[in-house]
Amino acid sequence: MRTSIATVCLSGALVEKLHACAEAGFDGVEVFEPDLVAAPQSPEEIRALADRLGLTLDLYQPFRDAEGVDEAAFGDVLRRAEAKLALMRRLGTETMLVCSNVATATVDDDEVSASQLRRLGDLAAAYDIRLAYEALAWGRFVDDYRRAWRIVERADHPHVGVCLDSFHILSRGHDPAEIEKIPGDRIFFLQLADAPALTMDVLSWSRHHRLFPGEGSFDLPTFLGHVLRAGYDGPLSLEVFNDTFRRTDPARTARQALRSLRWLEDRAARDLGATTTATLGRLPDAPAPRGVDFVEVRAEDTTPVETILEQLGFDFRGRHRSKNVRLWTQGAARIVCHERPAAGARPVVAAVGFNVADPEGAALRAGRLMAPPVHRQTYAGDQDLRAFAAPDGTEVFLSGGGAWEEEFEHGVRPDPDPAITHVDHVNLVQPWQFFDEAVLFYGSVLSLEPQPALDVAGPSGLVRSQVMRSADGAVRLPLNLLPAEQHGHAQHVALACRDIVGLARAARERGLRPLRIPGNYYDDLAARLDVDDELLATLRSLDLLYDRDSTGEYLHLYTQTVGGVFFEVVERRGGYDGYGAGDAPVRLSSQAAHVSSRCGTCA
Ligand SMILES: O=C(O)c1ccc(O)c(O)c1
Ligand SMILES: [Mg+2]
Repeated sequence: MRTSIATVCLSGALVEKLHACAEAGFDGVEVFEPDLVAAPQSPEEIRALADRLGLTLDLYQPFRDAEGVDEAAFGDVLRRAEAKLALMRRLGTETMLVCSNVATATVDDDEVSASQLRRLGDLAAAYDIRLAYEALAWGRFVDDYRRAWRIVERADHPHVGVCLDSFHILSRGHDPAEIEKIPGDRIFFLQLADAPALTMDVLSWSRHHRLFPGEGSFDLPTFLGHVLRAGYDGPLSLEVFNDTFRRTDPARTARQALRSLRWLEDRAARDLGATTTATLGRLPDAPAPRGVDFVEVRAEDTTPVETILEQLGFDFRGRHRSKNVRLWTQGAARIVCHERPAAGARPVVAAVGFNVADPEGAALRAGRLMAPPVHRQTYAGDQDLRAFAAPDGTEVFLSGGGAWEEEFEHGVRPDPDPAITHVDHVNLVQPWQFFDEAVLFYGSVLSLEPQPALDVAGPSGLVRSQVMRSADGAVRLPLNLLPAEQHGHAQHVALACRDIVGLARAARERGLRPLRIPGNYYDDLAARLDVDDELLATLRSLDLLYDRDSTGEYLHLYTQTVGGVFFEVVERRGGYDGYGAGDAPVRLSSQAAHVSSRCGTCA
């Protein structure tokens, strides 16, 4: 279907926004009136630029406070409308959004609103323009799309239809299934926005927190399904008011926006099958990865990381035959240590490899979703793994399993009975401006499902955390939002272990110094979870953390941080499926205390 985006979604001046939308590949835009009013170009110049860029100007918006007013006020509405309709002819825009009255409405009567829309329709007809009436969630009298449709039906004018906006409908919990009762040709326009689940007044929620489809918690594939089954065949248009997108690179936001529509069209097409005649764009099929294939740590010198791996019982499996890379494994957990002179002194998680059933198909899908490819130096005979950059620059490799292991030479044989069995999760801290984009990236490119977000209290602010995971839990990526003022954050790799107590003891004997956990934590654990004395003594002596719920138990420990990386070892008992979120504040405080005690000497 045709794709469109409201100029209000992006930062910059109108001309920059148009360039960004065209470069991303949109077919059209909604002109947001304040953007035009503030532009130095004439409407004719904007129209000519859009033409040159191959963009249509699909909608002019918003026309406010138009109906439900008394006759004296309506005279002024007609005067305003006439000026805007004339302006729209200069722009070449054929649909105007009329939103339900929030400020001047005095008459709560469908017949009055319908007759005023009918008179506006007569005026619009003279300019060959259509009016799309939208119920704002905070409209004075009309705040429900079903009522907006009743009024439009009553106005019974060929130039008056409805505009459906997913935010206003889903934020209020209105059932979108009734959209199917509206004839498709009476739906003049469709605006799509996602949003996080928040409990706040709906106007602030709408003006500051909207997200692109796939980034929040609305069920947009189902919503779009209802609109398409109604027979709508106009553009799919994004209207996202968001404080972050208003201040970050518009070209980047526009690409993210189009990615969200490609994902949404594909999801809706899968749900709808043959029940719609709409021509929805499809993506190559790619099921979620079967597991984490490897994690690559990169630095000028990776020795401190390798020391910890050795203490955790990893086996050195050799050097790469042509690159300065060393492989450490334990069970199916593989850590690749890559020394590169330009990589910086601080070790970082530079790449994560995912084990996918069909690497070619997964790479095609990533390409259609405009994931930027990463080109890696390969040598004769090396596996040529496909890789793409995640929003924060982390390289995402798509591999079919560990055949590349054979490129490593002169290492020991793997332990046949390892304590650590695989990578449980990889925690990726996201700079604030890339968090929402990362949710969409991992959700669309890797087909991971976003779990409900939660806030974790750290010593220097709340950390928003959201897990992206595969249905079977084989891949879990907790994403943490890094507050704007913070830097020097670390990513971490959590390793699944069958016997964490045994491993913690053996690792200590090999010299591991885990992250120290304060005594208060264990006192609290005894009170909160009634942990028995013997287990408590063991946890305390080994700096292990502990959580329990109705399904099972979670025991975990953290290594100290080296540069931008640390490791967690986890043992899941029973059906425990979480991450010990209640322990995160203790972990964050212990890490902060550790960093400040070390840096005290360099101050
Ligand atoms: O926030 C608003 O006022 C506003 C304006 C126009 C829209 O289409 C909308 O959904 C919201
Ligand atoms: Mg809207």
